[in-house]
Amino acid sequence: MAQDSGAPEPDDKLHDECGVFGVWAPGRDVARMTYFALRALQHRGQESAGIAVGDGKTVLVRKDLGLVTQVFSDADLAAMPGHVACGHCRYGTAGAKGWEAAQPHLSTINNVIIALAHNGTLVNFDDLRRELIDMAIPFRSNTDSEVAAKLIGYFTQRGHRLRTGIAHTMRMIEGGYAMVLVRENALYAFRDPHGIRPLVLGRLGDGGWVVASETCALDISGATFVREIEPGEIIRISDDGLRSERGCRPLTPANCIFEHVYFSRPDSVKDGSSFYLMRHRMGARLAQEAPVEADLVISVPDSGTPAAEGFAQESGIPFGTGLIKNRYVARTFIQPTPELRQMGVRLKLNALPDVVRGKRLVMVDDSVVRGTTSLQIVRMLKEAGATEVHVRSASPMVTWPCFYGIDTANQDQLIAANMDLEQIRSRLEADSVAFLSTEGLFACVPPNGYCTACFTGAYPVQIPRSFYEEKFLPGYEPNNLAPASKTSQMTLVQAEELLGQEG
Ligand SMILES: O=P(O)(O)OC[C@H]1O[C@H](OP(=O)(O)OP(=O)(O)O)[C@H](O)[C@@H]1O
Ligand SMILES: NC(=O)CC[C@H](N)C(=O)O
Ligand code: SF4
Ligand SMILES: [Mg+2]
Repeated sequence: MAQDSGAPEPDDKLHDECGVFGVWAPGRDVARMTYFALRALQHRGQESAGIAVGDGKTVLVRKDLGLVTQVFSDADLAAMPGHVACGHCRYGTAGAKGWEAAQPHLSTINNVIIALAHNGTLVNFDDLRRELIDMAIPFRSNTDSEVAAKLIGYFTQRGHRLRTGIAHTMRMIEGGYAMVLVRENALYAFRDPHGIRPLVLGRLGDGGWVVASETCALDISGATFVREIEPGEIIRISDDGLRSERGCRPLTPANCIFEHVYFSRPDSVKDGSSFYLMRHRMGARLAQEAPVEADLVISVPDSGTPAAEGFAQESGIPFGTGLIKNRYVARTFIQPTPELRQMGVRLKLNALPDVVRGKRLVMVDDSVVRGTTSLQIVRMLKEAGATEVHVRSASPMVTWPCFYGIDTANQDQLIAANMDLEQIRSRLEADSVAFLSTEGLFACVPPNGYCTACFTGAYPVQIPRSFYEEKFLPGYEPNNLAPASKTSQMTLVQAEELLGQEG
């Protein structure tokens, strides 16, 4: 069993976030259903995977480092009977990377065990963790998610019902969160008041329920989409059916727009549209905003493909396969040196000289973050005989780090925060480069409230200075759109008193 190894290791990729899933289905094999759902959500996190099952008496958790298929054998799943379960696949954003940080996290409340799975990042977890430690509450990891699990335990232990403990916790924690929790006989799901991180509810044909980060996990479970969990809402599913209540006041909606650009699977659906369709539109819009004379449009597979198809369709330039992806290379390949980085991209993608030789290419990707991928691919395409390579990013310039559940790196590593367009073009060794405008991006997604902080620096949830100081370049300050909540500024004892009075 590996131990926590300290701070997150720096690498140079844009990382996914986490996937969460929950199921209430008496009479069904809930562990196996969760396993399949986590496999559908595997693109959201490949560091660790875990499943917690409630069987009416207690909660059993199994988790480990690795992919879902590496963590669970058939025998493991068979040894986890129950009627309620939650699951998690992780890419860590706060705390260490080791086994202890794998989710779901356990917390014991009197004789009740809860297990919590979290997608997102809590920006004020450090202070809360310190306070809980001062109260002799034990921690096994240094992650934000375990702080939420222990906080729920703390409030619930003080005589409240579990759902009141969750509601009080929601009023103390700040940041992005979609959380799924099981106890021995019930499933809970709740979402941050801005709805930054996604969480959907689905219904099984036989009366069961599921919740998931994305609708692709409903599809694999045979569930039909019912609705999203509302920002600030807590749902509880048990023998008494589904109950909804407000955990905290909903605030200005700020759905993460990067889900639309890159994170979510193209076959997942949000606000009535598939992410495939939205990305196709982004590519078409990019062709209008940044046209170029060329012979062939190629994509950086797989995530750049819908936008490349849209670009080709709108521009009338044929779409071709210029790059082949090795399907056995994981998304998050860690590359500690420039040489290995180059090998990493080459291991994952290779050019097809027969297709690109002698051609002027438009190379479309969903995003250019540090520029590592684009630079390697431009070189590869030119070596394979392309005469021109025009780089097109189907999202705006990423100039600000994310603090709400996605690891977009410190600002000094974001190519667009450090260079103007001409410098980027030259660094990428491209013949031209263009990014979709922010207005263009908005025109391609369903009307809703969005977080666009990584493009604009307008942060929907205030970030404490201690949390961001080292992340920004000198002279950059986040534009915090809203102050932190009153209760999150209080000590736990003060908050408990106030929340207790408010009921
Ligand atoms: O500018 P960079 O810092 O290189 O980041 C941008 C790249 O990262 C992502 O791909 P990634 O290779 O992580 O995964 P994918 O195979 O899912 O597209 C994204 O799709 C871009 O291709
Ligand atoms: N990417 C995520 O959503 C990570 C969840 C949580 N912050 C963790 O690091 O475990
Ligand atoms: S900063 Fe960007 S990646 Fe982070 S939640 Fe906002 S839109 Fe999503
Ligand atoms: Mg990519």
